[in-house]
Amino acid sequence: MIDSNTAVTLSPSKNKLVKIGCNVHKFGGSSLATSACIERVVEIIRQHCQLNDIIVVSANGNTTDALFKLYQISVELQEVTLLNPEQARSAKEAKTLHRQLLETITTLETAQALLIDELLNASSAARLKSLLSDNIAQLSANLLSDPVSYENDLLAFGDFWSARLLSAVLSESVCPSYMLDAREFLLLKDEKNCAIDYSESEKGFSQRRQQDKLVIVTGYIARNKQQQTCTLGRNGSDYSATIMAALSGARNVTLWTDVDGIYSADPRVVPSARKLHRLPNAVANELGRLGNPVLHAKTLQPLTNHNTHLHVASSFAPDISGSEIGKFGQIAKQELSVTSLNDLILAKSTSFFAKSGELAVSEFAPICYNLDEGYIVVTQEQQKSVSQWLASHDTEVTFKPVAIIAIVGHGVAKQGDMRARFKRALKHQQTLHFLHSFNEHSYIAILPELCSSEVLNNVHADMTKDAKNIALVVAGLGNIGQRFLTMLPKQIARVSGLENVHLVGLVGASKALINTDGIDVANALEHYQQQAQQYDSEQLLAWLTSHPYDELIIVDITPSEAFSHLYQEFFARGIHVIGANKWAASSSTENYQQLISTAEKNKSIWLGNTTVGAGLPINSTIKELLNSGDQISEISGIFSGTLSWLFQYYDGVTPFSALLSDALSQGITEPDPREDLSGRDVQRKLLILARCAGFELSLADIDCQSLVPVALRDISLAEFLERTSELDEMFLSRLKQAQDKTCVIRYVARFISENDQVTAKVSLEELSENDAFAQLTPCDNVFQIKSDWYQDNALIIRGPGAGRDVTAGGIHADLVTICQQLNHRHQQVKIKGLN
Ligand SMILES: NC(=O)C1=CN([C@@H]2O[C@H](COP(=O)(O)OP(=O)(O)OC[C@H]3O[C@@H](n4cnc5c(N)ncnc54)[C@H](O)[C@@H]3O)[C@@H](O)[C@H]2O)C=CC1
Ligand SMILES: N[C@@H](CC=O)C(=O)O
Repeated sequence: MIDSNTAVTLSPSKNKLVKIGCNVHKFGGSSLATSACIERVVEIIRQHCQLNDIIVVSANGNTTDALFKLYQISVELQEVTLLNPEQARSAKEAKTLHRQLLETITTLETAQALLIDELLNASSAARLKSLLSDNIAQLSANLLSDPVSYENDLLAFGDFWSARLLSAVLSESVCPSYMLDAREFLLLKDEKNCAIDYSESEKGFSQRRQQDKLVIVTGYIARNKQQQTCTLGRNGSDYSATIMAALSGARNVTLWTDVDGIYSADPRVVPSARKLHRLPNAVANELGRLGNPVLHAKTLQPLTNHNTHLHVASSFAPDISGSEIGKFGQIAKQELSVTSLNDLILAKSTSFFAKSGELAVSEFAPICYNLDEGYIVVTQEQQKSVSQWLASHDTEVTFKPVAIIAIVGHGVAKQGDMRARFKRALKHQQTLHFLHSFNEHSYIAILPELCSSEVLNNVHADMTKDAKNIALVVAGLGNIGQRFLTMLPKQIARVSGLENVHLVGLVGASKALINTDGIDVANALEHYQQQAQQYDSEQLLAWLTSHPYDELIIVDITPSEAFSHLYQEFFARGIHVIGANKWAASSSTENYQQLISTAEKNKSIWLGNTTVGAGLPINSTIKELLNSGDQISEISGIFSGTLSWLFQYYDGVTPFSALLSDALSQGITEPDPREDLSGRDVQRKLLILARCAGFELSLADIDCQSLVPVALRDISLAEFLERTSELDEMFLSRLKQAQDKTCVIRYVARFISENDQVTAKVSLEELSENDAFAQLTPCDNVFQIKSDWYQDNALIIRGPGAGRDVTAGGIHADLVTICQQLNHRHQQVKIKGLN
């Protein structure tokens, strides 16, 4: 990050901002179109760049198009003037063209001058405008003398002005900066293919680098051996950026553009396309070759033998994580996309068979070809050169206009099921051929007609099922957490909504294992034991902020209040939470409301059905009653599995303390059983249910009777477990009192709302042996709900309310619910101009 104060004042040798590795950032024309855009770019540079990074820029907005228009007008003007200077008609035409030329030049100069005035202080603006008017004079002279010879020099002005302006703005407000005209060092050895002489260019670049200043390099332009200006073709600035990365050994190149990533299809045509967060190099290359609107065929070429990662991000939404291209593991290799190209030509000739066909392939680098059937598919622009090439071979050719649609993914052409699915998806569409690409990362259908948006949408839906990659992080690897993980492999294999769920994080109290490429679910705990590292919550949040998945779910199976304090941060990042932990849902009203509103704002889903009744569907039932228009007036019952188990078994013969240690070892109790005995666990559960039922309540509103004697409350857990026999006498006497009245003892929760008055309490009650709450299977919970719909005949939910299997199972049910909801959600594509 560049700090405007320190960057300018630090001496070169002490400049802490200079790091060893550098990164390249390229800003496209749309990102630099207006002064507001340029200010955004300046902010991105301030936030994301180091002084030794390299900035590559395109021309501002449509400047290159305007320059090209100028070129066309002047060529036309020259033709009119030279061909027929005497004729009256051409004299008039020439006058009109001359006027058009001058007007276009003025418009261009005015637009540039406006940017300068809006962005720079008066003296810098005056200096730049004077340079601009020199350039305009030179440009006008060239256009009027010999436009054809000066075509590239003319087109180069756009990137040149853009780099000069940005460097002036940065020097004025962020850090020392200088512009570098790529023609000074970037040498082409083969102009036709834009092939770079890397060793000469590298020498030239390092000679021109200035220490402790940020360099702004012109994109799109280079020079040839004759020192003439060359351009790098359409989207040449992306190519410039990756060339700069290759020359400087940069670790990362970021293409800042007007879309926030690479999508599984062109999102302007396929609204359900999803962002591909990570793409292996070879797949990205193939996508670029086959018509991806963001990646272009040449862009990745310079990085072939480098370990550089390429990122695509939006300068209009810099905080949204974009797409990353590089070397990745298995999960990134599962990404699949659909692409299409129209306006192609299928050329069929005897010269395209076997050996001579191979020559044609190396000459034209066709989109696809089949040398057994003697055809190649090229762009319409290539048709003329194909004809010329065949004329020299003395063979005939037939040309047919075609389009292609392709699925692109790692090794997709090798997968029979994918090929079959693709063919099925196109069964209503006329196709000419299906063929493998030479690198097996695409499978292509050649169509005799344009590939319509309807076809693209249908194939995309059939092939990708709009599936999202969902990352799963499990926090709390104790009693329930371990059981949840044991069940996970079977669930992922069994439930179709979970097929794109990837376990990427295991978080314990002090150590965490995060692996973006996925943790093997079958051996998750072993991996955790071997590889987990010490972490703190800041590190955890940093990772969670920039994860490469469509969605991320955290399952909180900790008993930790501290961990529940992170929920606010999770929701702020759009992360979804499944909590078995009761702290957040029973926190203060203010905190709880804030959590709900942050989650809503960021479309985070928060489920916690196991916080009450373990696997029993109690929270969800109450929510459904509300959704149906019902109003709840009473919730009561036995809400503690532990206390249910203890009081059902406790007959005064076996000491109460012996039963407690049994319950603890069965994983029914809270990690500290005093949470159960104090009534706090039941108090929290009653609060959670009352909130589910739409009541604004806090813990303080619920009377709670503790069964932990004062002497045992504030001691350590270990000491408490040593001294549990001190409980025995008290419980024996409570039992005897009840038995004397032919009653039993049960810990009961009661919430009643009557005439706008709410009473809520959790306490030990003496119940008649026939009471509905008295006769339960040990560990069962019972929930009795009275409402408008269930007034005289209460709704009863009953069953095991604690334990490893039911709780872990309940968390899995929440996981399936969240994944189903997420898989039906459409991703909002961020494209400037579209939203
Ligand atoms: N036992 C049951 O039947 C039910 C339990 N629950 C809830 O499930 C949660 C877990 O219960 P158990 O597995 O029985 O407890 P446990 O004590 O066996 O396991 C909890 C694990 O969380 C870890 N942990 C503690 N603080 C952490 C933190 N800040 N970050 C990451 N890990 C942390 C502990 O080291 C431990 O491994 C509790 O919140 C409990 O209330 C909910 C429903 C039923
Ligand atoms: N300790 C709790 C576990 C479930 O929430 C209980 O006994 O109910």
